[in-house]
Amino acid sequence: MSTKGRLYLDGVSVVFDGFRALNNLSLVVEPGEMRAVIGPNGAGKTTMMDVITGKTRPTSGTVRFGDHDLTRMDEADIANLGIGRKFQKPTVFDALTVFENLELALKAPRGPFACLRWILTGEAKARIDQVMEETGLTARAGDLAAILSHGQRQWLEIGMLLMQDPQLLLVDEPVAGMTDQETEHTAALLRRIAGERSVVVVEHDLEFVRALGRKVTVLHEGTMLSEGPIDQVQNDPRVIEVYLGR
Ligand SMILES: Nc1ncnc2c1ncn2[C@@H]1O[C@H](COP(=O)(O)OP(=O)(O)OP(=O)(O)O)[C@@H](O)[C@H]1O
Repeated sequence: MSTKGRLYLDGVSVVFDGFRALNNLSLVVEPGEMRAVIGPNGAGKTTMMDVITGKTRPTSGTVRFGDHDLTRMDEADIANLGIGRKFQKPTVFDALTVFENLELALKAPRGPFACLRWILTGEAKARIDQVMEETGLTARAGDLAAILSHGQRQWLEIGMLLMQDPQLLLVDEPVAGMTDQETEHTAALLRRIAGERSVVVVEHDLEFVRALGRKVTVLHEGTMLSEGPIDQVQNDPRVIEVYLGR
């Protein structure tokens, strides 16, 4: 089977001053897969994302995306490979409209046709329209980001990442602070955008993870405790002990 677009972590450890934030973590996310990652505070979820994006170097172990060894690349090169990350706090531009935010996020045109602006502008507009449709923001195209709801701001930021057509999208606690309706919209949005690209979602909200309806990885003390469908991991005695047994 081709490794193109496959995220592969093997035996990854991250040690901070003798403390193992990740401890021999192994994980594979197939191209087009959406994976939810859960785990108690301090389990290593953020550190795992940091290792994938090159923000933190593993002390040992392998991190590959397709044929690329991410441990040898810096953050900018990893982003250029098509790995995008959405942090919890949106960083949209309040003084710009939804459309303008997406326009700004569009990859700068490269190559021999870059001067043919009129063609690219048409293409760019079509791409922006498509992303607004995907994120459910079409009706807000001309509104300033400043007046969007909390949920809409998060979707706009996901849209800005989509403008760069990532192969792998890492999403950090997307539904924190959202209403139930916004949470449902976000689950539907992520289900829609996975498939064409892989998506890894770190989240505490188990109802949201259930709504995603995909494989779940449970981290604990920097390593994988359990993996499988949500019902299976929620009934796993090791998971129950970690979440409830203290
Ligand atoms: N730069 C650092 N230096 C020292 N220790 C760190 C550093 N970054 C993280 N840690 C520690 O590593 C452990 C794992 O942290 P991490 O943030 O990855 O967990 P998490 O699962 O994302 O937790 P949360 O759900 O609270 O965000 C924590 O105990 C944290 O204190």
